[in-house]
Amino acid sequence: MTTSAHTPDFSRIPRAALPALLCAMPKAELHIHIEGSLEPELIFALAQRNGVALPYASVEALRAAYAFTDLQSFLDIYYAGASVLLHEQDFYDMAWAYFERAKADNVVHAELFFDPQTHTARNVPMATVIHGLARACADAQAKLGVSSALILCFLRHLSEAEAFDTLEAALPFREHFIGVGLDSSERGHPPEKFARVFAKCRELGLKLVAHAGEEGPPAYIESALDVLHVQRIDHGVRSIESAELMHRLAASRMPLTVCPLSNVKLCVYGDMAEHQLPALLAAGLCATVNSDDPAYFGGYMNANFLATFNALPQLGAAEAYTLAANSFEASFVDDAMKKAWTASLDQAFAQAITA
Ligand SMILES: Nc1ncnc2[nH]cnc12
Ligand SMILES: [Zn+2]
Repeated sequence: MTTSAHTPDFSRIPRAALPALLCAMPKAELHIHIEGSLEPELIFALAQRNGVALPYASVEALRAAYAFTDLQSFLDIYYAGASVLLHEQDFYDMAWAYFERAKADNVVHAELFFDPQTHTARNVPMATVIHGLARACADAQAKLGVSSALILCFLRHLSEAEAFDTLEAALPFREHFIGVGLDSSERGHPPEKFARVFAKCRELGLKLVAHAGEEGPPAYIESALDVLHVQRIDHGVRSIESAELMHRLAASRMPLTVCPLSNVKLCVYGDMAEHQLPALLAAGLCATVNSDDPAYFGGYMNANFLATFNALPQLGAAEAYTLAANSFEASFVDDAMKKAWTASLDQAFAQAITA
């Protein structure tokens, strides 16, 4: 946790005050697929604007299809939803809608994943994708005071050669993204498959993250660390199955970007009450809370915090503070920024105590 000069007296915050504090506290979001923020209403509006036919008759029919049994059953619908994105303004509108919701949830900083291969496969130019997203990021800072950064994700169900092609196509826009990630179907696509492209990205000075241990085994988390040399693990909840790995993650303060509502929607856990977030925190891991694909999984940042704390009585004010502080610690911003946000977190907790 980022250390603060004045750690609040958590015992003075009653449980009844927790929901308001969870919503009001400043926080960073580090695991959001921007294509996963496309609400059904915007999917239909963009489909109409762009003359794209959808295999669903209405917003309600589309939403009714959001009954997932695992990651793949979600990804099939997620890629279909992204098919309405054609023009720079579409990418802008999608990201701007996310930033407005992030602002409402007191997200002060967001690191956004995007999946360029989902778009370049439909002949949408890389420039269209990145310019639309980057313009929304600039406006989020200027108009909402929300800072952000972009992380380009390689789709792991595709080949490493295709990841290399994607990197090459993106490098002319290098100033617009800070790092690379690895997402899509995890099982059967271990981190080793992308060892060389991640090594190249490391040489280029890009930040490195990867989804690991969402559905895949703890060994995938170890490979993400040892083979890809990632600086954060996305999800990582299956680390709980290996005491040795838990020790390693805690000792190194390797961040995990945990996504509680996603885990329940994709049946990683049968119920939120079974979520292992309290155990991860109790073991000293740098766990954070994130929304993953909020339009598909039932909510944005504050919905994730509220659902998690509501279902898990082990989580109280101290854990709320730790999760927000962890989100700043785990972000790819400079130490001065982390310090400023942690000070504003202290202030939110001090207000909760005097209220
Ligand atoms: N939860 C998730 N896991 C892997 N790839 C994804 N792409 C979008 N959401 C994802
Ligand atoms: Zn994800």
